[in-house]
Amino acid sequence: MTENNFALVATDLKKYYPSVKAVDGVSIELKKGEIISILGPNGAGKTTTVEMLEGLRKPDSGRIVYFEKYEKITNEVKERIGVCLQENFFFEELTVFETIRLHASLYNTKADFEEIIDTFQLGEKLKARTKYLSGGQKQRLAVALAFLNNPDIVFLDEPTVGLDPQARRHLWDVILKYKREGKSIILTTHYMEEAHQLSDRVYIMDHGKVIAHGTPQELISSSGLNSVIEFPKQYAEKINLEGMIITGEYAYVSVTDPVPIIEKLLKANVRNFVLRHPTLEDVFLKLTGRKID
Ligand SMILES: Nc1ncnc2c1ncn2[C@@H]1O[C@H](COP(=O)(O)OP(=O)(O)OP(=O)(O)O)[C@@H](O)[C@H]1O
Repeated sequence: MTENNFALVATDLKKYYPSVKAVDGVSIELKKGEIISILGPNGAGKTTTVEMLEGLRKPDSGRIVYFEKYEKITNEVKERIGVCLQENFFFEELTVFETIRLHASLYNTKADFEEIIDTFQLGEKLKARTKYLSGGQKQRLAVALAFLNNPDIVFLDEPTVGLDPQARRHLWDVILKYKREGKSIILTTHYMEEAHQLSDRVYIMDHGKVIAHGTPQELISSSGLNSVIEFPKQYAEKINLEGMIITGEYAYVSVTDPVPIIEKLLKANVRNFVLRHPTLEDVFLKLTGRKID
């Protein structure tokens, strides 16, 4: 193992509450320059896991090693970590620039402010009080703050929530730019496409455990899913296919040979079906029995 190959290695983390094993033996590795995503349905234990990695919650047991060297969040580690929490908190009366300056003052290392302002397209809003920012502008500011200390590890919890599709894609480019610069990023997201586009590897959690991990392609290939046929759920009862999952408005079935199923659908006069390649969302659905939202 070469020095600094791993930004973070967490082994067998556990956090139990009286009524629930929130995290029950989770191991996660984050390599230098890698983006990983943690996905899971509500209550799976994602936030608890990430908060333990961020040093905000103490594990009951398990081990976290940062930069192959530090076993807890020392001042040196704190300097090298950036965090964007799900809930943003800003001082409403401060301007965007004052907010940036205040956050930067917490760290010895400082990124180039101008570059950050430019990267997150905050230039026009520097003099605006944060209370007057739109939801999307607040979100961009929150993510920008996570990069102010030029961190090596960045935690981004739902970073693109509230952004329109164009702003979301722009933020994806920004995240990928930082990855290319060698930063390691841990992402939690409800958007499967986002996880697929950005992540080198994905960890899927359910009931406090990691139930699958790998590259998006590995997860799709190893899921055994071949083709997916999707159709409105009102036809589900009429057709009754083996292995069918019904969620939201649609029924899904994964098949090796789609022809017999399509024949069945046509015979039942169902014409508005879709045949497609499986996605990370289908893997998630198969593993957890639930859609992520
Ligand atoms: N402080 C706490 N006391 C008791 N139970 C807790 C506490 N924090 C979390 N839990 C429970 O632990 C489980 C995991 O919660 P966690 O917030 O980590 O899940 P999550 O995957 O982040 O969910 P979501 O997607 O809804 O944010 C849940 O059942 C939750 O109710």
